[in-house]
Amino acid sequence: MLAAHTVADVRRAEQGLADDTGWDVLMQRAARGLADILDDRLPPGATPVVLVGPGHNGGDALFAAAHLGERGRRVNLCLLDPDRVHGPGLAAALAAGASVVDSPRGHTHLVDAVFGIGARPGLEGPAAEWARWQREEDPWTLAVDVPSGVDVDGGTLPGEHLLADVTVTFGTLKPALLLGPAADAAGDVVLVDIGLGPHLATPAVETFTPDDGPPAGHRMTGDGPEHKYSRGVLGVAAGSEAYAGAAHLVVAGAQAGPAGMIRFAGSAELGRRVVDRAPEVVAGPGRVQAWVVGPGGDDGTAELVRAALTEQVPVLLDATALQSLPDRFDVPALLTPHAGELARMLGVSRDDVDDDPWGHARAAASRWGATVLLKGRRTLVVPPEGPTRANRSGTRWLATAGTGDVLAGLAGAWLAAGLTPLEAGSVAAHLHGAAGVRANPGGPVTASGVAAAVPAVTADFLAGDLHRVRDW
Ligand SMILES: NC(=O)C1=CN([C@@H]2O[C@H](COP(=O)(O)OP(=O)(O)OC[C@H]3O[C@@H](n4cnc5c(N)ncnc54)[C@H](O)[C@@H]3O)[C@@H](O)[C@H]2O)[C@@H](O)CC1
Repeated sequence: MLAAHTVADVRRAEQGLADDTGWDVLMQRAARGLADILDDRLPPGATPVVLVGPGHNGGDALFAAAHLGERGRRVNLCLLDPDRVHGPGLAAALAAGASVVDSPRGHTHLVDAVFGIGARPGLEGPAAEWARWQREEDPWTLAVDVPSGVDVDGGTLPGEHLLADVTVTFGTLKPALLLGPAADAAGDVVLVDIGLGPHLATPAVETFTPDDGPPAGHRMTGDGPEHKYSRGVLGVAAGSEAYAGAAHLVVAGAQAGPAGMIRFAGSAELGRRVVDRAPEVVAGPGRVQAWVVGPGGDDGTAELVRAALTEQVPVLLDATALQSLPDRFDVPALLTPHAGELARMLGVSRDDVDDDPWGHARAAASRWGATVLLKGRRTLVVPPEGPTRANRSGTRWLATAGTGDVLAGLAGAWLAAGLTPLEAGSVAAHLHGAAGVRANPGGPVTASGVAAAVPAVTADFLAGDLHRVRDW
């Protein structure tokens, strides 16, 4: 897992580390890591311009500029305010041959060290002009710690900000590097270890890496003899006359997961069609360990939600079912809206949700006492308490009809197999994204194709070796 911590937690951890080592050591570790990455990423002979702000973020970059100068590279510096600049850093950079210039214009390589975790979101004055220049001339950009101007803790973009191709961050990730829309401004994220680990508290946000395997607790890792019931039975109440395809796709997603059996609850006619295509499915009532209700549903969905909730097993509610929520959940619940559905649940506009997805998903998680999986380019899985999971796997080609139904089935299967809503939702989102990449690297996919790619991706995940999960 990669973790992201809030500014307050980073400050506390830095203080703890600085108590042991002194502040200078922290900045020198950050600066050396930054210089190594710049050395690696800048083309030979390129002269970067560093936009230097008034705080330690600027200080990091100035010491990095000094390292680059000592290694023979020319570096230009643009100071936001010559009266407020990290003095020892500037002295070191100038001594190593860096030059101060008036404007970044004409540079093809930019280092953004205007603001770090001390930033108020939104740039003004000369910093805002730098952001406009960047949009015009589009230099390759490396951001130091975070792109300047973003809302570091909330991941929103309330005003003018810089964009990065690469962000080099120190000690731990920051929420804005994992949460949309700010994460889209950060480019690739590279973490430099400055020794903060032992001082860090519980993260605010986490994300799977390709080396992460499954969490403990699903029924496939038990020691005892396994049979289909011990692996978990998933009940699926999905599809309708108008949306029969949703029933097939939820079942396809569910069959790609770890559950031992799927029961289909729906009209006799739809049940026959589902079993025709998927003879492993049992149509009709019986005990289940979890329910998926709602994809492709009709007027009857409210009743199906009520019936599922009386069984006192975990539920996943999607699509139409999201319009029939109880006041609070008394069973483990995973709600899987897209931005429009979450907006309707909360009585806000879709733009509101798009501008602040994490804030709205957290509001819903706390309102209903449920885990909210907000689908999108960066799917979030937000429990009522504790760290959020941000998903980074996937491809833009997953934005196609039916992939949400496959995801619902897959997450439901992991719920039935014994995972918590947070684990089930985040594992399913991770595998679903990776399957989208695996189904057709670099090109379009169908929802059925994604479901078909999930089992092999799952085998790699169970082995802790799931590579090639991103393809944007
Ligand atoms: N504390 C430390 O010793 C370490 C800090 N590190 C670096 O230091 C950074 C944090 O340093 P600082 O706390 O100095 O904060 P920043 O470097 O982010 O800058 C804060 C300063 O900028 C001003 N400011 C913030 N937003 C503004 C805005 N929108 N418009 C105008 N002025 C604005 C603030 O008033 C403050 O003076 C980290 O992001 C990281 O890059 C690293 O060197 C690791 C160790």
